[in-house]
Formats: sequence, structure tokens, C-alpha cells
Amino acid sequence: MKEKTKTKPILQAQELSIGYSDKIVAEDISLKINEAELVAVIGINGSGKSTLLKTLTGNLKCLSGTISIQQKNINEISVQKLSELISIVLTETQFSQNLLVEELVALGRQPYTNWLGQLSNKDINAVKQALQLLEIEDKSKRKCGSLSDGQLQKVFLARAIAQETPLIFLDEPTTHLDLYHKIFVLKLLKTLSRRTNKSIVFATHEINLALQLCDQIILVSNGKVTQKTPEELINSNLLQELFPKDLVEFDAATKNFKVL
Ligand SMILES: Nc1ncnc2c1ncn2[C@@H]1O[C@H](COP(=O)(O)OP(=O)(O)OP(=O)(O)O)[C@@H](O)[C@H]1O
Repeated sequence: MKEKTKTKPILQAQELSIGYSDKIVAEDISLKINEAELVAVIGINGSGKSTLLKTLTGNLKCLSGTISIQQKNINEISVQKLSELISIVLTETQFSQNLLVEELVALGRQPYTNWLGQLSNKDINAVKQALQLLEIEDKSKRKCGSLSDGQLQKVFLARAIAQETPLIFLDEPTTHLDLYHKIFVLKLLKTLSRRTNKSIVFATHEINLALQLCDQIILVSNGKVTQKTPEELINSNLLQELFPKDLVEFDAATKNFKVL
């Protein structure tokens, strides 16, 4: 695995407020996503993880502040260019039950295909590689509607990888996976970020795994967003304060949450 040699920012947010016309979800946000980093966004249900991801990917307008990607304000980047910079895997992605796995993954190539959507050899290779990386080549001819939720989650991830963007955002990519496959996918994301210099940002409830595997953690809590390394977060008392203390407690010594 190639080791990181530099930290170069690819996405920066300054004085950002996020939310909806009737609700501020979080404000005064400053963030920096570096090249080749794996970044987890954590926080309790309803804290604002999805809202943050939607805003950082240009799918939701920020209430105020600026977001820049490769030093360019996101508002000045065309939709076409944005699709070459960012790929997104959302939890409830609409998809056709009748689409073959390889067809769904090939949709990731849309930014590069001509108006007829014809795949070049480069597109076909990118699809093949993504299927191989996720170890789902054997499912390439299966209909998406016939897959388990976990298998489908891998297919969506393959589509994002086939899109070959420097930034990948995922909303809870391991939800339907068993423990082994959760670790498989997160380790794969880490390897991918290192090998290909991609920056991968994902919202997750798997705090224990995120602390072990990620370069940076973004914590969304009580209208505030804090970015720290796992070590810094463990040494702060932010994780101890994350959940009400009646049921669960963070133990800094074991770096784990434990049931009370
Ligand atoms: N379209 C919307 N309009 C108004 N408020 C919304 C909208 N979508 C979400 N919210 C509210 O914004 C807040 C943050 O929601 P968000 O979905 O970002 O949280 P989350 O951390 O992703 O939650 P979860 O872990 O449950 O998926 C919540 O109070 C939610 O009710």
C-alpha cells in the first residue's frame, strides 16, 4: 500500500451554516478534506449528517458560508464538472429492479460517455475493475432486484468507484452489511483512498470502526460540527458526551462504547 506523503486539501468549507428554510441544523462550520483521506461523519440520529453530506456535494444549498473544491467555489462549478469531481452513494437510491448489475455500475460512467451513452473500452474497463474491487464480478449478469441489500450496497459502491472521481461521498454505506462485510467495505475504502489518492467521506453509525480505520472524524452534535483525528477525538470528552449516560458510555482506555 502506498503511504501518504502529503496533505493537500481537496474540499474546504468556511463559516458554513447548513439546514432548511425553516431550520438551521448546524452553523459556524469549518472543514478541510485532504486528498487520499478516509473521513467518517458521525453523530446521533437526526443530528445532521445527511444534511451536511447533501450540502457538501452541492445537492442542498448552504444557508451561508462557502464550500470550495480544488480551490474553486462550488457555486461556480458546472453540474457536468461536479459529476467528474464527486460521486455520491445515498441510502435510498432509486434503481431499476430489472437493471443488470453491470448496467447499474456502468451508470457511473455517464459523465464520460457520449450523448448516446455508448461505452468506450475505457468505460468497460472501469466497470470491470470496480466489479473486481468489490469482488462481485460473478454477479455482473444478475438483475439488481434479485440481490440482497448487502450485495446491492456493494453494487452502488462499485458504481461510485467506476465514476472515477477524486471525491466520493457515501451515506451509511455499511448499513445492511454483517460485521465481516462492514469491515471489508471500510478497509476497501481505506485501501482505495491510499492507492488512488481519492478522498472518501462517509456518514456512519459505526463509531468504533471509524475510530480504528479513518484518518479524520467529523462529529455533528448539537448544532456544531467538529473535525478531529480519531486520537484527538478519543482524548477529548466529546464521545463521552455523545449519548445520554443512562445506557451507554465511551471508554477511552479500550476506545470502545460499552453498555451500562
Ligand atoms: N427536507 C427537510 N426539511 C426540513 N428539515 C429536515 C429535512 N430533512 C431533514 N430535516 C431535519 O434536519 C435534521 C437533521 O437531519 P439529517 O437527516 O441530516 O440527520 P442525520 O444525522 O443524517 O440522521 P440519521 O442518523 O437519523 O440518518 C433533523 O432534525 C431532520 O428532521
